Amino acid sequence: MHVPRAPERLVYGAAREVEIHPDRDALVHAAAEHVVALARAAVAARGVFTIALAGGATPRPVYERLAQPSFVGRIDWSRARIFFGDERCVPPDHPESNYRMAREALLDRVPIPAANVHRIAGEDEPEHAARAYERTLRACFGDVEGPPARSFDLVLLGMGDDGHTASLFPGAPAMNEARRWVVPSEIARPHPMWRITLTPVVIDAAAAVTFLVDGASKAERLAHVLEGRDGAERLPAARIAPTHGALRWMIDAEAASQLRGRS
Ligand SMILES: O=C1O[C@H](COP(=O)(O)O)[C@@H](O)[C@H](O)[C@H]1O
Repeated sequence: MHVPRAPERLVYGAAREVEIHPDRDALVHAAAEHVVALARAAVAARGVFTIALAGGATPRPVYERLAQPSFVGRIDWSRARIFFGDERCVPPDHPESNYRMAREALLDRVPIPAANVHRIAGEDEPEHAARAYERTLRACFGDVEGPPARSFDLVLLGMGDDGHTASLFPGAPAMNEARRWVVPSEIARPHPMWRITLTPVVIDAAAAVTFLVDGASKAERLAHVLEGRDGAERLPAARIAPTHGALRWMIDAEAASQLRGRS
């Protein structure tokens, strides 16, 4: 039986709660419990749970944990609607596809109807795919000017070593977007590629936004982001600010190792 150790908690500013877990396994377990709790609350309150999944490596073990026998029955998957925070412009079976990662780790292993999974069409022309995905979101959250009154029940996000989140990269025009909910975004590294990303317009309207960050390679950047050091204001991960929802950072001790605010 898994016996979780209590996380260390820090609060930065009025609204940024940070949970530091002793190791990666504790972080994975706590993140899976967090998804279950929000899913159950949303289904109880409104009959549906809407989540935008993060891509990359960090969330994969969380998705795998949610698919394990001890977790899978705790979410009514028929009431879940799965969205994506970003996608690489590749076909859905490509090794770099965020959808493929989520499908292999979670979606193929839980009883979710295919119609409840809304992937970004990474194989399509980027502008076309972004506009199509925005229509999908507007059909769910309301077709309004600017931000919706409320978007997802939960947006899961990661953070890259450079401070990017979703596919919002430092200096990208998407960070200054005031109207569009989904845009194409071109990156140069590690190799030139187009991506599709949600913008802060729709992310910040979520009821909960939770970052998952682990490992020593993220420690320096994470300290910049959370403690506002060294030009943090230009880092996309530092600029996510839910207008009415809860912002939580769930991190492991290695990622937290350069935080000065630790007790
Ligand atoms: O490229 C991406 O990177 C971030 C961070 O990924 P990680 O592998 O460092 O956890 C991720 O959140 C985003 O969805 C993904 O497309």
